[in-house]
Amino acid sequence: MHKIGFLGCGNMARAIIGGILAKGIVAPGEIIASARTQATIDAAHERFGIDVTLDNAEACKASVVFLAVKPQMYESVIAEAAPHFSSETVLVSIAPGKTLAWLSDASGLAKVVRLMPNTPAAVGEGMTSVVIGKGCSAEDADLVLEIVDSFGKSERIPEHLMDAASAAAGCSPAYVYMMIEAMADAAVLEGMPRAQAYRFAAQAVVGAGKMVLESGQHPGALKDAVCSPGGTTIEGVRTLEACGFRSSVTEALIATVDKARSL
Ligand SMILES: NC(=O)C1=CN([C@@H]2O[C@H](COP(=O)(O)OP(=O)(O)OC[C@H]3O[C@@H](n4cnc5c(N)ncnc54)[C@H](O)[C@@H]3O)[C@@H](O)[C@H]2O)C=CC1
Ligand SMILES: O=C(O)[C@@H]1CCC=N1
Repeated sequence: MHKIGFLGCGNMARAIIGGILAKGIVAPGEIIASARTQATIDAAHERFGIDVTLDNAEACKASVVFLAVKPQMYESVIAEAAPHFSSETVLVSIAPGKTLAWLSDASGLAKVVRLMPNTPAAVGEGMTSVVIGKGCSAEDADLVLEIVDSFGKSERIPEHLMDAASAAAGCSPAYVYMMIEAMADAAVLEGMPRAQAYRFAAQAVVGAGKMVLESGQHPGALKDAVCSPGGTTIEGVRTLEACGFRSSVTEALIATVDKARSL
């Protein structure tokens, strides 16, 4: 029997599978993924060496089943999958908006888990929020956490913080990529080759993130330390404030929370 199944094999499933296999906690043959098209499953098999199928029922037989389809598909995919689960199946949702209570009702399963991962899982740098349902045993929780910790960091949170966690870590990589693109555009405008500009901008983001995590300093203090008196950086800070940078980011994250609540 497969240890981990994926219903859906899109961007997030592929990021998780890549992260799990890089860490080696399970062999490729212990993972099975289903998707709607032959091209998708062929590509996943070729890239990861995992088992693949067009039949969701096959993937439902795994011990831990990730629901990796869009939230709008959850209802129909769970209805199709439910007859194929066993009472021991651990069902893992990675979608915003679908509560543990809803998942349990829809699937008929007692063992349900909510995660909100992010695509940096693909390089072992994921940040995943975890809510383990009450029907899960300590062993189920350990297994899920072993899987999740193989592709980055994780924290257990109360379920009511799931939308906040999704905004801060699930969606936010998209905005960071936009910022990296914009930062590189400026460097390109000044004559730097494009590939080099992405390296500089991306490494600056990696380094700034590590500073927040490891220095113990407030982000504002770290920002202040970059701004030499009468220097160049403070001119950029003035410009970002005039353009509503921080407010734009906050509003964008609140928009994701509003959307999650509507799903
Ligand atoms: N992309 C991201 O950064 C993140 C995504 N998520 C969640 O992951 C889930 C999937 O999102 P993405 O991977 O971005 O979407 P995607 O569109 O890349 O992948 C969806 C996959 O589902 C498959 N699919 C569609 N209908 C199906 C069906 N009836 N049966 C089996 N497979 C079917 C598609 O073939 C595709 O492989 C969503 O619930 C999303 O909220 C969570 C965190 C981050
Ligand atoms: O866009 C989405 O809905 C998913 C959830 C978090 C990131 N991507």
